[in-house]
Amino acid sequence: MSIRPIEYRDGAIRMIDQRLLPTQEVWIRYRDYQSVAEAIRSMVVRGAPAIGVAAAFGVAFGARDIAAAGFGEFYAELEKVCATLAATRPTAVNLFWALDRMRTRARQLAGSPLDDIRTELLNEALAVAAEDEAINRAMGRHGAVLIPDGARILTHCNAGALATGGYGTALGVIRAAVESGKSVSVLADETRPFLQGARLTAWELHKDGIPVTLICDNMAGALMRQGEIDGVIVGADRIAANGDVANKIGTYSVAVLAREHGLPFYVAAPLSTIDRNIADGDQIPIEERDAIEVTHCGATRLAPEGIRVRNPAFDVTPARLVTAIITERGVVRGDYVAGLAQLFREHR
Ligand SMILES: CSC[C@H]1O[C@H](OP(=O)(O)O)[C@H](O)[C@@H]1O
Repeated sequence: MSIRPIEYRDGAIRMIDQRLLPTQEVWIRYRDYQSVAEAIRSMVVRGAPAIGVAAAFGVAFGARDIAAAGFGEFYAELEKVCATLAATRPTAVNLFWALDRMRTRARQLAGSPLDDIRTELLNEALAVAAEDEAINRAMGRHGAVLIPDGARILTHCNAGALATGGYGTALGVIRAAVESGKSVSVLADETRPFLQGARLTAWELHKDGIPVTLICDNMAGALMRQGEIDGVIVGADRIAANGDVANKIGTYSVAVLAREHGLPFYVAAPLSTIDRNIADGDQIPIEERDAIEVTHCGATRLAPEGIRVRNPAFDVTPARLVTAIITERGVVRGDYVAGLAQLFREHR
């Protein structure tokens, strides 16, 4: 059973502190929306679907603590809770998808006793978490057929169980392929500067007994050229209506290299990561994180003081470089505008 990074119990969630992996497995309890927001911003919890799950519980905890006379006052305060959570990180659309889902649930219950609304919002957060793992398993089944027996698959960052409510998106496809009896090995880009590949993907795959080889980000091209990689699979933080994909910084470079070497480049993501409100990837906000993530590795300084630093946490891969988008509703290829729209029509 792969790890679930967020677990609800007795009115609180506990989340594994992903900043401390792989050397320490520390779980932290959260009972209020302010601390959940800080956990998202500081990347205790990270990964688009996992951020959505955490935010849903944040709204439920915020609702629990609102003292209001009527629904109007209650909902106005709930909007402030959502605004605090929305301000944590800008790129992963699952955050905003989850907040919208919780707001919608609250509006549907307008007129009900406030305690009933508070209970239903907690139930909605629990549903978001449970559904996410089921979605990932369905995505895995659709994607597993694309992974040949014996394949050596490169992945970038961590789109595994740690990035979701459980099982993973890109790594969920790997898990499903292995569970179907195929022999699959993974090459994990370390993924500078936050090192999600080295610290998280390598940890969770090794823990699950799936063969994983850690490489530096700058090795992918040479290993492709040497014929040591058969394909690429990554997650996503936001997919535009035309199939452009925002994902961890470095994903675009991997996609260009895969195209150069004639390798398939797959993106695994749930429908909650597809943002139909934006036409293309140029409209996706790209988070710029603190320079210290680049200049330091823990307490060790890697670069001179006072130099200029860029630290965009994501980049955008044009749809033309994407071989297929794997979702819980099936695999989309080619005409992503039509294909993604069809998924939503089917998924009413
Ligand atoms: C399954 S979504 C995982 C996605 O999220 C990661 O970003 P971060 O670790 O900064 O939250 C990365 O882009 C992964 O592909």
